[in-house]
Amino acid sequence: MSESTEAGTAVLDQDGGGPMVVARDLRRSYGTGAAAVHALRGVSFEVPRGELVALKGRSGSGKTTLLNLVGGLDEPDGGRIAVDGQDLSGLGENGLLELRRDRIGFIFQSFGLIPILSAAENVGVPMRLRKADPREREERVELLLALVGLADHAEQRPGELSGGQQQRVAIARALANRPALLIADEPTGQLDAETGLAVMELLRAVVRSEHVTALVATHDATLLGLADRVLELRDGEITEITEPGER
Ligand SMILES: Nc1ncnc2c1ncn2[C@@H]1O[C@H](COP(=O)(O)OP(=O)(O)OP(=O)(O)O)[C@@H](O)[C@H]1O
Repeated sequence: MSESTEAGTAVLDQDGGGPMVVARDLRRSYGTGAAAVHALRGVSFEVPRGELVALKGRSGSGKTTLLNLVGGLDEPDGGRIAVDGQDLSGLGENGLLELRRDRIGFIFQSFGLIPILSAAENVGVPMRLRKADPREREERVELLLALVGLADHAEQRPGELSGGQQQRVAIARALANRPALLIADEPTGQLDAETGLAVMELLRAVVRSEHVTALVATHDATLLGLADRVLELRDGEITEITEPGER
């Protein structure tokens, strides 16, 4: 991958072997005129393959806005972004839908589980959407529930599980379609400190064992130590990139 910073040139090339995420000069504002909020003011960074990268910053610093752009849930006003070698600006609605379904696993603060489905059924939802073979689905769901330590809770519904267990189900679900990239927005925000740390340690472990890359927004300082790299956003700009070994 070239070091060129010219958006749209070699830095966004499609070789598939470069960083998992390449962002160049991303801009996103909400509203117009005097009332405009400039949530991202020209953000550039890379997420290397196989790393757990934490995105820190105060409330309102632009973390969710940035994750939405990386996940293809929203489009930038300016700048370029590539995920897994694909320039998102060229994908169109259907292409973005496929990228989100097949290449990215999302984990939210509020878990986002379907209340009337069991833990196992929740984990299987992304594979149903992909119309995966039912036997393959059942086998993978069983494997994933075991991976997150919930093999004995497969038939319980979210309301019958603790917060930490629900987030473990959500992590298993995010892995269902073997994504290249996990995106997590404050995944421990609703958990007590001890449970939150256990969930982050699980994320740390699955990034290694499942060979995925993860971009995790958090403002919990104690959790940042588990990351390979930390990006800091302040008022819509990246102010710090802490590489491994610098902490
Ligand atoms: N849909 C929207 N319309 C208008 N302004 C918005 C919208 N979404 C976000 N903003 C504004 O953009 C800025 C960045 O918000 P964002 O949610 O990305 O921050 P954040 O770092 O994720 O915050 P938090 O940690 O509280 O979730 C904030 O000033 C916010 O008020």
